[in-house]
Amino acid sequence: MIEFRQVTKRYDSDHTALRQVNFHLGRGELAFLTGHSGAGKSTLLKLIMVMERPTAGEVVVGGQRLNSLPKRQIPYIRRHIGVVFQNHQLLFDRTVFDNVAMPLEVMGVAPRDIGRRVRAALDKVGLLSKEKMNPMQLSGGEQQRVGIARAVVNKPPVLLADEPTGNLDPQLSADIMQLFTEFSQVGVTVLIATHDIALINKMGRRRLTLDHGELIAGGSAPVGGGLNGR
Ligand SMILES: Nc1ncnc2c1ncn2[C@@H]1O[C@H](COP(=O)(O)OP(=O)(O)OP(=O)(O)O)[C@@H](O)[C@H]1O
Repeated sequence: MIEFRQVTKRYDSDHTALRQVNFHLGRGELAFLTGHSGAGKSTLLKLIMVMERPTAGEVVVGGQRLNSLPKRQIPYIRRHIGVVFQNHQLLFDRTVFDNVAMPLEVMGVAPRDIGRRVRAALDKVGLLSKEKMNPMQLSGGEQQRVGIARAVVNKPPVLLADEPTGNLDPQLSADIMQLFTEFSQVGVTVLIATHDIALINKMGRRRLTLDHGELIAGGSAPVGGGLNGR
């Protein structure tokens, strides 16, 4: 579902953010992306979202080679990728319902379908009763769940999360991880960037480790199809 083939990203001539990164995440796989600050985690996620383009190598998402993707196709690819951020980026001048509905409105989904799908997503994250509230009235953990509902409301096959449990206590983090696990069980490919080693160890899932832009664990061999760290 997500494949990196010898991917290198250079922001400028003397700084390489990612160096010859190779990995493949299958349908329904849940993996963590970890590494020190500046190791290249956000850069890797941005390449999947086509917010950045590789300097060399190839990124393939859902069988689509992103390198050759024309600019006008980028919004269509993004619809297949749900994104959860640490600060959840909710709009505080809109209700919970309206925040979750946003991706569907952008896609031009019919209003009666929007209601059904938003409520299904809110039900999934346990917030159906709070649809009319303003996100400001919710706890941090609840706000994060609204962000997750918004990320999955259009049922994307890929879910990316950047430090999704950064501000949450261990119990709330475990609840969020449970949600991600459930999404992966229904076939969503989930990649979670985090510094939270305790959480990663507890989950016992595949772990992609970046070190100064190199994938030092959890990736695939560059040639011949051999695998390590899986
Ligand atoms: N737009 C940019 N222009 C120039 N350099 C950049 C840009 N974005 C990232 N970098 C550099 O690329 C390297 C990797 O950054 P990246 O943000 O991917 O790391 P990260 O692992 O996500 O770090 P953190 O955990 O602190 O968020 C860093 O040295 C960073 O300074």
